[in-house]
Amino acid sequence: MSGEMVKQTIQIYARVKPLARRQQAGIYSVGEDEKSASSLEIIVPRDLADGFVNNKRESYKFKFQKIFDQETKQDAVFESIAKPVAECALAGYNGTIFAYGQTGSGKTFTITGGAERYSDRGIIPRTLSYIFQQLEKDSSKVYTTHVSYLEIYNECGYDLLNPRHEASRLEDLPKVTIMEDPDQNIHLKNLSLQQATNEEEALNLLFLGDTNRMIAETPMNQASTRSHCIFTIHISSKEPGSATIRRSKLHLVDLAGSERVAKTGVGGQLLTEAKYINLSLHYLEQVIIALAEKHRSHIPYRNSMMTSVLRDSLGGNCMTTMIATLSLDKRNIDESISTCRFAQRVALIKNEAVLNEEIDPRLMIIQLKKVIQELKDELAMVTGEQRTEELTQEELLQLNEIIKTFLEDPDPESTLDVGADMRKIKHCFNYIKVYSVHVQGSAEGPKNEQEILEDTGERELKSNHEAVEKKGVYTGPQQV
Ligand SMILES: Nc1ncnc2c1ncn2[C@@H]1O[C@H](COP(=O)(O)OP(=O)(O)OP(=O)(O)O)[C@@H](O)[C@H]1O
Repeated sequence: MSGEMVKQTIQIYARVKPLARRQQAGIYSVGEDEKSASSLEIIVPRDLADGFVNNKRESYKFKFQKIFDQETKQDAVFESIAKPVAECALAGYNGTIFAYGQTGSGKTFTITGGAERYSDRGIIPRTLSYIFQQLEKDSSKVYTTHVSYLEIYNECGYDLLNPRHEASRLEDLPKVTIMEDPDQNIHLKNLSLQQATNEEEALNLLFLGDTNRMIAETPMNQASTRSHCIFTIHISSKEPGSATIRRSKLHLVDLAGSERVAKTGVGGQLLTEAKYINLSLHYLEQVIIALAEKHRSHIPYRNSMMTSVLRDSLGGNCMTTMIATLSLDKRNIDESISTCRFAQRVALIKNEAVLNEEIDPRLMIIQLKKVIQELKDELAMVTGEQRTEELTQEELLQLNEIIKTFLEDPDPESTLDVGADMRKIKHCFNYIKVYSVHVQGSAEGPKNEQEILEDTGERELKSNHEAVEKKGVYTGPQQV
């Protein structure tokens, strides 16, 4: 698998929200072509056609990977869209799923879910649940999972998992800032990574973050999110004994509503928000346009915080999926068309996801030390070269164990093999000499082990006497 790369354009899906009461249905149809891609045809009602569309076309057709109609349930959306991305993240690839659409079109419902019914839970909780299920099944690797939750509000970043969030005013919270290293990797300062060892812990963090999100009331939508939110699952995995670590990030992104300011009829703070939202979505669009153009060398990622954070997801090392959320009632036809147009451009962007593997230097050193020791032993054996440094306590204990087993073995054919290390051979002779003197030559029988050890001159072993005792090294005459 090492060094593998997956080239893929951003996958685009559409989801149509069920009509609310008193909403008048827009006219649209969903079709499927030969290559099993779906197309969405939106018919512009005659009475609206002159209002906002300059040309005379009355029907628009857009291609998507798949279109989820009003009836589609959350589990089906998860299965088609999020599960494949979660699987890639588990394998070590970065993934991003982002929802884009006008206010009230179902972005939050799709990404996070509805609070009323358990079956309404969205992509984030389902993905967490799926990931932890898979981790439990796979005992071949050691996994570590962390989550972070970033909110971008009026171009400033906030850590939604900061425990001070609830009690403080937004202005008093430390801002999350972007830092770029010499390799142009983005690092986020003041954004906490919280370890989550199981689904419950991860869900609690999600819940904490969601309660901290900026909610404001607008005439268009009762509880509209005025910010961009990025929930990220960080996974690292390692095979036991290996120094190679795989790390991946899975971003689940709920963008702020994309509607035009004029229509929402807001002023004051909400207008400021709308300007920022529109501006950052405008910058997102600029990045998308630049990426879709061939031979463009400069991509304006740095213009906004969101595009900086999502740089890897857009034209970089990531497998990315976009969900265009559509509210296809008659009044929102124009917004729906602009969302679909945006999606068509996004579909042109190519990403190159690489398997994120790295070596942990600390583990590498431990491994290399072991190899060096083995090679030294082997070399000493081959060359017969004398080793001069003293045997370590551990080596002596091991050696005594071997000698003891040898002495106690009633089989006359048994041999004592300690390798070609003269120090060890000398120690063996010493041990056996003292042992035999005490066992056979002494009238009062063998001495206890401590005395033998003292006589063999291994005084440093005295301190280890207890450990030796536990291990059962030479315990008395009855065994001879
Ligand atoms: N597919 C759906 N099925 C049932 N209800 C839905 C669906 N999509 C959205 N809704 C409901 O519609 C309302 C608005 O949806 P939601 O808050 O997800 O929109 P949004 O795009 O996130 O809006 P904003 O940009 O203002 O945050 C919510 O009450 C939500 O529960």
